[in-house]
Amino acid sequence: MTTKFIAQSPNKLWLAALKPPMYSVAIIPIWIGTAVAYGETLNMHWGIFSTFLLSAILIIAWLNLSNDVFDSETGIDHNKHHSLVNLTGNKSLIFWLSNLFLAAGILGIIAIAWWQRDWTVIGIVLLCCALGYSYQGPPFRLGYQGLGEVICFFTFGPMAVAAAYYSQAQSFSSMGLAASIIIGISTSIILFCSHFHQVEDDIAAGKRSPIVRLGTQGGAKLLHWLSGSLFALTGLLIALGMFPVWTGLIVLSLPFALELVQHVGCYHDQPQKVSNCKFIAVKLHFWSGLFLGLGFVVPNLWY
Ligand SMILES: C/C(=C\COP(=O)(O)OP(=O)(O)O)CCC[C@H](C)CCC[C@H](C)CCCC(C)C
Ligand SMILES: O=C(O)C1=CC(=O)c2ccccc2C1=O
Repeated sequence: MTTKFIAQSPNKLWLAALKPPMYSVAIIPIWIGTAVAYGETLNMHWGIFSTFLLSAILIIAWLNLSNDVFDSETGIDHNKHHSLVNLTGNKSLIFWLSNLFLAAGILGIIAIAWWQRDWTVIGIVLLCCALGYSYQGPPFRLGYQGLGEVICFFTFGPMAVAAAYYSQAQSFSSMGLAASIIIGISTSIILFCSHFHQVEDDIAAGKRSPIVRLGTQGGAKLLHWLSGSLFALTGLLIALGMFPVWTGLIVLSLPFALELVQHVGCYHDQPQKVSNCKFIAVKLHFWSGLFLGLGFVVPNLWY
């Protein structure tokens, strides 16, 4: 079960509800798209970068607030004390606050489109938001079919990175696409890990998450391959000459990958102990993304 076995202080519940570390999923794809664009063009538009970052953070705030709203309607969050709807007891406040964040985020992206006189970036971001809605909102609720990780891969990987790259360079790039595959996988790992401790609640609510489908043991095995693929793919792309050698810096995030697979390997069937694995996955995503991006920037710093 989600948290019903843990008595937590109100401050801790609010922190768990707001999930500050999760906002790195907004930062990393924008950082990677911008870093690859800088590596290829040696140009950097700081105004566009910071506007995109802020907008992405606002969009993730919408995603998380509206997730609590929609989950309150299916009963899946009944035991989740750190749901913002359960904490405030005011679903419509959270719903309208989430819409406000979405509108502000979209406004920032419209500003980028306006500066560029080009609507490509807003088109991609709107499609990401529509897919994000389809994960959790009625009548789709595709997350209940176990499709969340696939949606997560495409939206936070190829789509978000391409939008960030395009916002800087007004073109697309095969190196950006290759990097976005790594970011898509590392972001999907976070969502995948968020399901280990929720099997009982998910089954009760009819949610066929990947962990419900594979079992916790099967999920722990797949996690080895997914985590390993971040390093194997980067190594392969360096060997093929598609990535600068400096992207090998990603290896510095290997300790987080080891911590994650060992932790989940030991505790995959103990909800209380495995529940924090999502945040180990966030550390892996953040540091692997940061180091990968540095690999595109560092070789060009002296020009
Ligand atoms: C809200 C998400 C997961 C929470 O899932 P769950 O309900 O199982 O968790 P709780 O137990 O905490 O209730 C994330 C879902 C992600 C979704 C599949 C894709 C979203 C796409 C974004 C809108 C893309 C944003 C791109 C931006 C960086 C430009
Ligand atoms: O609350 C969560 O579990 C998640 C929130 C979130 O915004 C996100 C974004 C991308 C991948 C995974 C997740 C979550 O797991």
